[in-house]
Amino acid sequence: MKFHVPLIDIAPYANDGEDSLARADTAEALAQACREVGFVQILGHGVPDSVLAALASAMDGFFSQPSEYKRCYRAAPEINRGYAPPHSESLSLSLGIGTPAAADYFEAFNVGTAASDFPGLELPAQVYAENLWPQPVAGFDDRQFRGAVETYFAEAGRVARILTRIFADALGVDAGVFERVSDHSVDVLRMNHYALPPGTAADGPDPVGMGAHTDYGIVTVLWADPVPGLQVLGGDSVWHDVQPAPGALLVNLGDLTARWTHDRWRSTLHRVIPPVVDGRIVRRRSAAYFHDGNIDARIETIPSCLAAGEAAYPPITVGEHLAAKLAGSRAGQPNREAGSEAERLRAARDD
Ligand SMILES: O=C(O)CCC(=O)C(=O)O
Ligand SMILES: [Fe+2]
Repeated sequence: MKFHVPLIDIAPYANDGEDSLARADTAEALAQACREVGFVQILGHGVPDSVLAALASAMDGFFSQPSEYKRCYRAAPEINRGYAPPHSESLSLSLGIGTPAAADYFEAFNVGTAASDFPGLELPAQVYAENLWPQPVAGFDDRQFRGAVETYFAEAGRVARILTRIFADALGVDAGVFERVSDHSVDVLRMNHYALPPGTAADGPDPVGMGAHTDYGIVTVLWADPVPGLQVLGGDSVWHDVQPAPGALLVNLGDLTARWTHDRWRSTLHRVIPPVVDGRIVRRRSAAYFHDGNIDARIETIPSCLAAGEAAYPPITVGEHLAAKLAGSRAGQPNREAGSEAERLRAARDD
């Protein structure tokens, strides 16, 4: 079965246009992709090329610094901010797969929504942690970095919210269903850099860029370099290469949306393998914006997603759900709740 990542134009929503037929087409296309794949590419998102170029150059500026400098921006493991060196995580542990801890070779820099963004609300400081902005150093423009990252963070957040407006229409529910759970959403941008030591053989042992996982929250907006590396597990249990079309952003559904829709929509397993171009492993960059919802929001199955007599998942808060997932990927403790995804992964073939 050929794997196809649908390419959807979200301009009818992004431009706030009045064309209800065009909107209906967009919502229907997205609904179908969410049911079948849980992974799409979007055009018409309105993020300027210049914003993406500035983000890429900000990432280069930081990741090209010496390791001792980058490690100054490490947070405590339970805080999803700042620098994560290579081999500090093993994403597939979140699915209960027994890979060695710290297998993944990506390095990352994380920024997210902080408690100070929401004055007047009492929010847990660990989840809504302040950002760790890197200080200037020769050859690194800290102001360019912060400006570019903050600008892209706002743009990606805007796109994530447009997507949830389309989700609401696609599911036939009021837009408020999503808005009510995201006015102080836990949103994190993970900027990923995949680089192996120069000269690593493309035909050598198989290092893991980022282990197989599903994303945890509502929806992820993913910018990625147009090179290979990202793979998605299809319904045929085969890993398929995914590369964004020119100008497109990738979008994947998170586990919370799968649960919310009683698995009518899917959160797709994905992973990153070393990207090989012309027989050589190349560097790769990506930036994943996770839109996870308010920590205290209660997620209950959307009634229209249930067949008559079908039992819904018990309600869960975003906080409870994220804690279960994060505990798995960080502490080296397989997450026992993620059984069915782990089974799909075990059945996967590397064709
Ligand atoms: O690098 C990629 O394309 C994927 C990144 C990813 O899946 C993540 O950060 O969760
Ligand atoms: Fe991911």
